[in-house]
Amino acid sequence: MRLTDQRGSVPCILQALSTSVPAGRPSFQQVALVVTLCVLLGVLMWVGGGGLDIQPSSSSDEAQHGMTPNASGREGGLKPKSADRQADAFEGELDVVLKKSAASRGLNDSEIEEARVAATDAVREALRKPGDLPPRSIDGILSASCDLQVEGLPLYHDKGQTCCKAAQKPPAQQQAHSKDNGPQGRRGLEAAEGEGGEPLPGVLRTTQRAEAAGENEVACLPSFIIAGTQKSGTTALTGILEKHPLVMMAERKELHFFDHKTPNQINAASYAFNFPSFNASQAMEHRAPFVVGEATPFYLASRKACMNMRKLVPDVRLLVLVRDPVKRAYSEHQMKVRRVEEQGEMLELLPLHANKIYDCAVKLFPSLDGEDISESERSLLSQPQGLSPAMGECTGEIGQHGKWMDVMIPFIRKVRGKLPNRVRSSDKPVDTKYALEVFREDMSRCFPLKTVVDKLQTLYPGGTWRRGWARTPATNWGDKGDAAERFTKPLPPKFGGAPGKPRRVPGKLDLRWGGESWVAAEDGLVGDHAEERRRAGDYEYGAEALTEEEGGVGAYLEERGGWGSDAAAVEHWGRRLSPKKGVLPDVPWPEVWGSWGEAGERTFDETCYQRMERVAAVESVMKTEIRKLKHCFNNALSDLGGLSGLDEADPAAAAEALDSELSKCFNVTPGISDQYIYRSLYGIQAYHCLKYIPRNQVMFIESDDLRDKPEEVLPRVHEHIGVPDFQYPSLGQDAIMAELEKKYPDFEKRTGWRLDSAYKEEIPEALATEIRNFVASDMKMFARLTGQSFGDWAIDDRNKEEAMVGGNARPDELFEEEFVKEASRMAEAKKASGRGTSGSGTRGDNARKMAAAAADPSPPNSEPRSDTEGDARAADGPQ
Ligand SMILES: Nc1ncnc2c1ncn2[C@@H]1O[C@H](COP(=O)(O)OS(=O)(=O)O)[C@@H](OP(=O)(O)O)[C@H]1O
Repeated sequence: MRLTDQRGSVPCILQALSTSVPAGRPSFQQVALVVTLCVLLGVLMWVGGGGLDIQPSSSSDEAQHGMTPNASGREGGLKPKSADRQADAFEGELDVVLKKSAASRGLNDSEIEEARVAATDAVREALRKPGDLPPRSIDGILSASCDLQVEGLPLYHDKGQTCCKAAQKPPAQQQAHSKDNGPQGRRGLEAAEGEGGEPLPGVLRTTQRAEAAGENEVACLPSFIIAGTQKSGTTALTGILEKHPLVMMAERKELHFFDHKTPNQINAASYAFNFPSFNASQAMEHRAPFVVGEATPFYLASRKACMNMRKLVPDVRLLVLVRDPVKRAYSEHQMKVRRVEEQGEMLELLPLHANKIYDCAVKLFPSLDGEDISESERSLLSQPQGLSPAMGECTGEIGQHGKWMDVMIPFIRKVRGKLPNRVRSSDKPVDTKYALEVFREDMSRCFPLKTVVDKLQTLYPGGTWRRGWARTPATNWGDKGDAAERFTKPLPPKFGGAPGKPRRVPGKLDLRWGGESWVAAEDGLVGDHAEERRRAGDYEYGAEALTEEEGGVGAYLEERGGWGSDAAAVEHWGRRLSPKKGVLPDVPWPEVWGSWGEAGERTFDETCYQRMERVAAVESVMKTEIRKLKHCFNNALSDLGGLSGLDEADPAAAAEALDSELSKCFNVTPGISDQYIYRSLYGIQAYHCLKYIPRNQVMFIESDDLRDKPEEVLPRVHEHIGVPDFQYPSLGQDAIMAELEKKYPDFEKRTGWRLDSAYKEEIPEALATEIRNFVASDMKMFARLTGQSFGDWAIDDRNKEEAMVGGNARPDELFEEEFVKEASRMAEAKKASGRGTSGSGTRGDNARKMAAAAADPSPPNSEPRSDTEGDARAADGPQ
């Protein structure tokens, strides 16, 4: 459905209402009342007042985002009532609202009266002068109301984005409303009282649930992100924070939203779609008393994520966990080993469930079996990604397997990819028939009926039986009335047919689109049956089985459960027409056919499986990567004395040199992409990210600290993300796992991930040493950049004392100081020489860039420089 506002008057009301708040900072109650009224006004005007234009939308995508402005202001929907009638209706409702609010908020009579008069006047005024505000959508209205910048109102508009100001803390009893965390949650809520929090960006969206209830929902964008690093306890921290009563994590772990998009693909609406949404009126009333977060550990390693974040959520707080780099790298390799094992399990299960999967497809798409195309089919095909959960649910056990997506992705891609624009375009009706055909075609190919080939293979293991296909053009069947008739004839008794018992009649679609037949041919058996039929125009044949040289028709079977129209004839012809290369063995056809059975048994074609992953041996893959990176970095650091000169080099210059060289010689990719060593180079990654996100917005946490002393780490985390401290009832691994299972039930299955893994074997000592040596300089750089020490693997002697003593007290300032010092050093050098430092990629040049970056905090608005960054592929699932 598409929601459009025909009046655009709500913002005016908001403005007027805001003036009813007494001068000075309004109390929460007053603000809440105003907010409530605004919301109700909005609802009344949109729905009751007839300002709401509800139009069917052709795209459920729009419906999900719920924000497509109806720029044309299309006709249709309800006509607005007269302004006075609307205002009268509103006044009546307003009284009811006021009475309710007065009781719950403890407002005095004069406050109520003041609000009532202001609101009523505002409504009358607004309705008399139909708004000249541009918006014609909920989103637009919200934006416009945001523009008013009304203090105390929960909506505001900032930097061109539609936002909801969500983190101010309401009284405890209201918070309990918005997040039911049970007794623990409520205890924590009490801790929330106090000063208001930071505003959060957010957007309105309309969900199906909200739509059904005739409401809107608000989803806030995250104010914090667990951005790294992989295998460092990011999921544990997610599970812990999810327990915090004022924290709400994204609906999925690892959104990968920022890591592969170009900046102009980044928009609030699609990001917001990943976060829990809540009733808009409640949200505004209760001021969304929580902060929202997500966790995508790849972000830090990505070359795009921080830049993209800066564009969309520039104030976001990052939490970055880091772990001993050797352990981290090995942990990731071990995860891949498990993943590949799980893939094997899935491939074993697939043939066993093939029937069920195909049946589910037919159940979800009854028109595959000749029924009329239903609404739900239309909707599934216009949103092909909905296929996976729908099919998964239907298929039961196998649909819950972690690798299920890998089965569905080829179908989804095919359906999406094959649909021409006219099908996908949102304002044209979906060509469901065509989409269905695409889907069906793929299902038939990937879940074919077991043909007689399998049986023949068992009966005659000596011969090579092949599977081929024969397709009957629809027109032929349609034109030849006798063909359809033949289908309905009883099978000959020798094939199990009883006189008078009609054969199974294939679905209408078979006739319309042509039936597919599986052809069993024995190698070396030439039959010109194929040729004969081809000449007659009845069939097209799959080349595999039916080339002139080798293809002979032994038998064929109708694909959708009916017998071939003339199986007996084929058998006969197979014998008769194969004299050149021998004769068919004496096949007991009834047994062969019978093995297939009336319902048909399907199998699974492995080529239809997405991403058959392989895992390379740990030593070879990691050593190769080290060699590659060494080569890359030695180039970068040639001016600084090569990789070994890194320790002594100026940190800013070295970091910049590495960063820019990496863009040229190493293609960072998401997924488990055999980049174990790079992802353990925290210095380089941190440097890149800190170009876009200020140091004081990033908190680096050592993984072991989170595990060993959470009571020290978590208060700092809470402070960093802006929630009150909270005593978790338990921080044991079991409690964390229980929370994760609740929130992300299939995370463990899906990724090969474990909260704590038991490795089959440890990393070879020599390899561990080689990695440790290779990353040592980067680790020092990391310590210097962050002003922190991390275990014994990232300490820089030059700031060790400070780091040990001062800890992470003001690392942002330390960091900035370095930049400022460098900037002034450069400025002086320039003055002294009367010209800038020349040469490209020199230490001085790089330092200058670095200093300039420090001096100019404006977000870079261009794409990364190197092409190597451009092809990071979209992640298809959590990785
Ligand atoms: N409480 C706590 N604190 C700190 N670290 C912990 C905690 N619990 C688990 N772990 C470690 O987390 C490792 C998995 O990391 P991630 O969840 O970040 O992995 S992933 O990137 O999401 O795949 C996992 O690594 P492996 O055991 O090597 O698999 C654990 O060592």
